[in-house]
Amino acid sequence: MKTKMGEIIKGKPVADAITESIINDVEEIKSKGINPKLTIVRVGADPSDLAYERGALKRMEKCGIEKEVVELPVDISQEDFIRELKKVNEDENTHGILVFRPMPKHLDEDVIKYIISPEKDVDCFSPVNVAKVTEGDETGFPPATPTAVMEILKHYDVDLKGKHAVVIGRSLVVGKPVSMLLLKENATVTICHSRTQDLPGVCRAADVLVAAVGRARMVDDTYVKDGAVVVDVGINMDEDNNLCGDVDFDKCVGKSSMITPVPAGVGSVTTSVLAKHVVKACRILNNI
Ligand SMILES: Nc1nc(=O)c2c([nH]1)NC[C@@H]1CN(c3ccc(C(=O)N[C@@H](CCC(=O)O)C(=O)O)cc3)C=[N+]21
Repeated sequence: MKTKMGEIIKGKPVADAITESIINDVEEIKSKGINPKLTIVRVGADPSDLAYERGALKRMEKCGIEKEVVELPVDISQEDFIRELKKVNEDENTHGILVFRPMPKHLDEDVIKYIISPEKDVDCFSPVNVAKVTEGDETGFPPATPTAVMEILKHYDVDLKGKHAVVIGRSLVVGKPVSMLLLKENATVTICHSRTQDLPGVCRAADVLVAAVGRARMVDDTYVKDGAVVVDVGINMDEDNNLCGDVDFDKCVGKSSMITPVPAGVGSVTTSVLAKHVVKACRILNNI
């Protein structure tokens, strides 16, 4: 029996293309005497924060974007944290701010999210940016990961207009915003979650399936329609401590027309989007 394999659509060419255009942009901005800068605010030293931080710092370096990490003690008080965040808001040399989340439990994100300056909030912490994503207002900053999903689909010429996109997951960092971005591209969007009845059946209706549940290899071939495009947003550790996605790649690759791998898929584009957002923030803040 001959099995047709889906095209494996990797993140690197997408990240490279974005980075290339940012490098030119940054050069142009620097020629005006302005140095785009990202400031990362990290509380404690969570391993997944550190993993993202390493990737983000490397990407900024490649793009010629300045960077700083404000490292705060894990037991910092709410009051002290807010004071530190306000300092970063007011720092004229900082154009983009990334606050790692989730934050330690004793810090109230529902208060803090109103403190970060929306103009510098490059990863959609502020409710102002959450609202702008829903409004389709392009002056805002959708979170980097859902934007990376859209960049991959665009790069590989996946037509979304009128197509059925099914998103598994409804988190504020991926599921909800990616649904809004897909809708903006005129897809017909279904959002699924843990209470969805007949989840595999609903997913089998998808022309484009976006998995953002955070459960290792949950999505198998029973979720995938023949010829569907499968985008895996998951970053999980499996039993053997290997990075793996929400999609069981080996089971799904033969059914899909295109599929993103993990690692080297969506996750590898996220930091490029972050850099793009810093440049965008820098332009808006300086009116250039
Ligand atoms: N406000 C906020 N936004 C985030 O997006 C956010 C956060 N806080 N807190 C921490 C988590 C964790 N996270 C990771 C992203 C990539 C890798 C990762 O391993 N990336 C690989 C690529 C993975 C792949 O290729 O799929 C790399 O950069 O080389 C890990 C962790 C983001 N997070």
